[in-house]
Amino acid sequence: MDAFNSANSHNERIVIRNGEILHIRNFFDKELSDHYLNVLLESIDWKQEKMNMYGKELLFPRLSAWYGDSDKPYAFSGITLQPIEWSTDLLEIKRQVESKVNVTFNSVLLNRYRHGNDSISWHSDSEKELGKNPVIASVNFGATRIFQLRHIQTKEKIAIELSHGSLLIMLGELQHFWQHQIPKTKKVVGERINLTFRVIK
Ligand SMILES: O=C(O)CCC(=O)C(=O)O
Ligand SMILES: [Fe+2]
Repeated sequence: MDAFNSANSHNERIVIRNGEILHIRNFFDKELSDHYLNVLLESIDWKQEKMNMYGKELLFPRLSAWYGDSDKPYAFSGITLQPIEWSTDLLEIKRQVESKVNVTFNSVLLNRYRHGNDSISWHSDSEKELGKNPVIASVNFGATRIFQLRHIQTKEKIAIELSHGSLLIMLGELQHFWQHQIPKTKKVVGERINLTFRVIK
C-alpha cells in the first residue's frame, strides 16, 4: 500500500533499514508558516511538564501541550496528559497534513523549544496506545533544529535538518528499531514549535 497520496519533486522519500521517512521541506510556504508560528506561540496552552525520577522532580527541557478529539489520557515519559479540544488553526494544519497521508489523526502533541538549551532526548514513539506501526506526522515552525535518528541495534545514525514549514512523516516499523531526538545546541537559535500528529487507539 502506498501511504502517500502523491509524490512531487519537493518530496524526499528516505528508505532506511527497518522503516521509512517522508520529508517535505516547504510543505507550508513562508507566509503561512510565519502565520502559524505566531498563532501557536500566542494561543497554545503551553506548560512545562514535570517528571518524577527516583523521587526527584525533573522539569522537561521544553514546553508542551496535548490537543485532540479523544478524551483518553495519553501517557508518555512517566506523565499523563489530558487532551484539550482542537482549535481552528490546529484543525486547519491537521487537514493539510492529512491531504498528504492517508491517515485521520485524532491527537497532536506540541513541543516548544524556546532556545538551544531546550531538547528532547532519545526515545521512540512506541507507546501502546499508538498501535503497532504508527504513522506519525511531524510539522515544524520556527528555528531549524537537527532531528537525529539512531538504530537501536546497529547504532547507525541519520540526521535531518527540520526547517520552518517542513513536514516529516515516520512510518512502517521505524518506531520498533529507531530512536530519535532533538539535541541541545550551543548555537544561538530562536523558538521552534513542533507538532506531532498521532492516532490514539
Ligand atoms: O521536536 C521534534 O521534532 C520531535 C518531537 C518528538 O519526538 C516527540 O514529540 O515525540
Ligand atoms: Fe518522538
